[in-house]
Amino acid sequence: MLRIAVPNKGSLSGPAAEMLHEAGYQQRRESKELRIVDPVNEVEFFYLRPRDIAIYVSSGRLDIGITGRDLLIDSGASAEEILPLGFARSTFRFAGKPGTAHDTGDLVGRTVATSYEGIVAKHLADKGIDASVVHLDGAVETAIELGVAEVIADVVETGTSLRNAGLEVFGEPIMKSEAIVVRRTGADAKDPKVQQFLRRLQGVLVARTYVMMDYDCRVEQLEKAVALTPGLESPTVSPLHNEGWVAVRAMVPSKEAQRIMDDLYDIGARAILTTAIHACRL
Ligand SMILES: Nc1ncnc2c1ncn2[C@@H]1O[C@H](COP(=O)(O)OP(=O)(O)OP(=O)(O)O)[C@@H](O)[C@H]1O
Ligand SMILES: O=P(O)(O)OC[C@H]1O[C@H](OP(=O)(O)OP(=O)(O)O)[C@H](O)[C@@H]1O
Ligand SMILES: [Mg+2]
Repeated sequence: MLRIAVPNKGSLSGPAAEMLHEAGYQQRRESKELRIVDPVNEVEFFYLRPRDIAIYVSSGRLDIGITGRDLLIDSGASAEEILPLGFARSTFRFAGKPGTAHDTGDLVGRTVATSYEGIVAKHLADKGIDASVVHLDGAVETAIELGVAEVIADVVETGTSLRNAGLEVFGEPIMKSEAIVVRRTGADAKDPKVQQFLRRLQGVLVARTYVMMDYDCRVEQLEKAVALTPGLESPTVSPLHNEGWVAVRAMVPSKEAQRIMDDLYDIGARAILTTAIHACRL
């Protein structure tokens, strides 16, 4: 049975459960449940603090886990990213009161408050900057107002939390993060159960980012049409009863679907339809 760590709280928890549900796995019914077995899919899910997940996985007691890239790096655990999942996207940045600092070099001799001490200490060491780091559990934006630090390093998504605290980012982003699947460094990359799990999640990612497009076009326009909708491998082209016409079917990125439909219409394609993809195996 595959043993998988899933975030039990915070920004990662809801979207992770939703993705697993879309991939056909049973999920817990109550937020207090600590583990569940999905006997049909032969998987056991452990609901753990997102920050602890890389540590459990690196111990080898759990096969894989879903966590944030920033949390993996911060933990220093011996685990590696095997699949990015596209949700809980954020950047990790330094911020302070306007005018406090302009780039990382200005941090020398300063105090930085953060919940991600591992990331910050490593970043400062890599840059050869001597600054102190104060660890706080959360709500670090308030640390400056209350005099605990002059600078913070924190997760930024919309920037609303920083604005509300009257703070501004400075310097280059320290890192970009999103939810990821991790496994123990050096674990068997070919484990068929892990591969099947990853294929299911990839299927969800594709279903979320692609739509199926169908249209009819004249044979003379086929090459132009196919250039607009090359599909993943190559589009399916079938003859129509009306001579001189073909039906084409191809997957297209959802974000580009409307533009592609306009372009197809302009070259004479008709009956252009898009439909959602619910699941797929590439
Ligand atoms: N506002 C946000 N938008 C996107 N991702 C976020 C946001 N806040 C945190 N994250 C991501 O969530 C993960 C942090 O998990 P954590 O459980 O600490 O989430 P949280 O939302 O801060 O929850 P809590 O503060 O309740 O513990 C990190 O990967 C981080 O990049
Ligand atoms: O740029 P924004 O869209 O405002 O999002 C970023 C904020 O979200 C998270 O805080 P959370 O609400 O999890 O509180 P925490 O600081 O206690 O973790 C993070 O720590 C930032 O404070
Ligand atoms: Mg938080």
